[in-house]
Amino acid sequence: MNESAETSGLLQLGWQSFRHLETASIEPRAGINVIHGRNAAGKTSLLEAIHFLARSKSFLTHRVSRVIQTGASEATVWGKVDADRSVHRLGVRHGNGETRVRLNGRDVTVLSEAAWLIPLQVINTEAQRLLTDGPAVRRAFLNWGVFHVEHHYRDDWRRYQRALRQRNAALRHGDRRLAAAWEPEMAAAGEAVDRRRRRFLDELVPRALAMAAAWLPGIDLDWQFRAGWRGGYAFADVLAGARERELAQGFGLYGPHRADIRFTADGIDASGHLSRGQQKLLVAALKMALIEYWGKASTQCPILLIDDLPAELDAPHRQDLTQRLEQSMAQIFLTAIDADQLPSFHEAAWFHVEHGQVSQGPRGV
Ligand SMILES: Nc1ncnc2c1ncn2[C@@H]1O[C@H](COP(=O)(O)OP(=O)(O)OP(=O)(O)O)[C@@H](O)[C@H]1O
Repeated sequence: MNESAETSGLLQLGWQSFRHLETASIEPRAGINVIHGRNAAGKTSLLEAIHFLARSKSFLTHRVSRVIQTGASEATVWGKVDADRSVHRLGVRHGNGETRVRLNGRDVTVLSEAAWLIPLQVINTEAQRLLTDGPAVRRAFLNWGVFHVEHHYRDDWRRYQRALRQRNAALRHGDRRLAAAWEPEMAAAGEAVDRRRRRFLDELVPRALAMAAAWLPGIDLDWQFRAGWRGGYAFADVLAGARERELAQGFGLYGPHRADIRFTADGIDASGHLSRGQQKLLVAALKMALIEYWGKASTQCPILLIDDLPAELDAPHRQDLTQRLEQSMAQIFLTAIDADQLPSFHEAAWFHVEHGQVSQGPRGV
């Protein structure tokens, strides 16, 4: 249980016209919350509602409008969040192609202000895509990871992206003087982003790989970070050196926006070498290590959403993960079709979902 966490995460969660969930609110506990019910009952929708509150997005679809209940014009999720030693009221609404976020009674225009409150990760059937998809997925994981522990990361990243956009526009127009003029800013912000990313990864990845090694015995796991430009060179020199080629291409080829993390198993790319189940375990280890790191390094309570835990792991791995979840400082929401498929938790809140109706009760009810 979550004794060492200073904050307990979501104290209350409510929704209206969200997927096929009936309008209601629940009071989750710190620690473990189990959501169980039959196929299509609404379990994943409830996890999605938490994700929507934290990030104003779905983890299932790019088309946010799909969260709006059929026949309704807008979907709303609201919550009370214990973070930074106080309780915050957060609300997110989507309708008419627009997402509006309110925090403590005022509109929030910079999304990251609200996203800051809830460090959140998801483990679901798509989890292995962190390894098998393109670098953008790993960069997003990296950006969220650093964002919650390095307070100035957001500003460095924004500065970098602005300089990148301006320099790219100059490259597109063939304006070499303007492109060069943006390089000192792009290099300074890019180097700062890179330093913070490396510091974060050096903390996180060894812990994650140690956890994964226990689940994948006999496999030699390793990783490499690719900054987005050639190792051992100052970014400013790389930009200056690449300028003529980039003018011909019409856009920049190097920088933290091209970064990637490569994971290997026995020296081969993990996405090609590990089974799907093994990939999921590696990703689960990365995400578990991340929420544990967040729990120690940030003043917010991390939240972990796990969709259909029994389907994802065999019994010994499930048991082991369960123990880790119980020791974790995070608030955890996990779904299962049958509560009996889950290992016993010492303390957990149980929510039953049936035809979109959510009710709290003892285990298995
Ligand atoms: N926008 C919407 N409006 C109304 N109903 C919806 C909407 N989106 C999805 N649904 C319905 O919600 C149900 C799916 O809910 P959900 O995915 O949360 O179920 P689940 O309990 O996680 O199921 P499973 O265990 O099968 O994964 C489906 O019946 C689907 O038709």
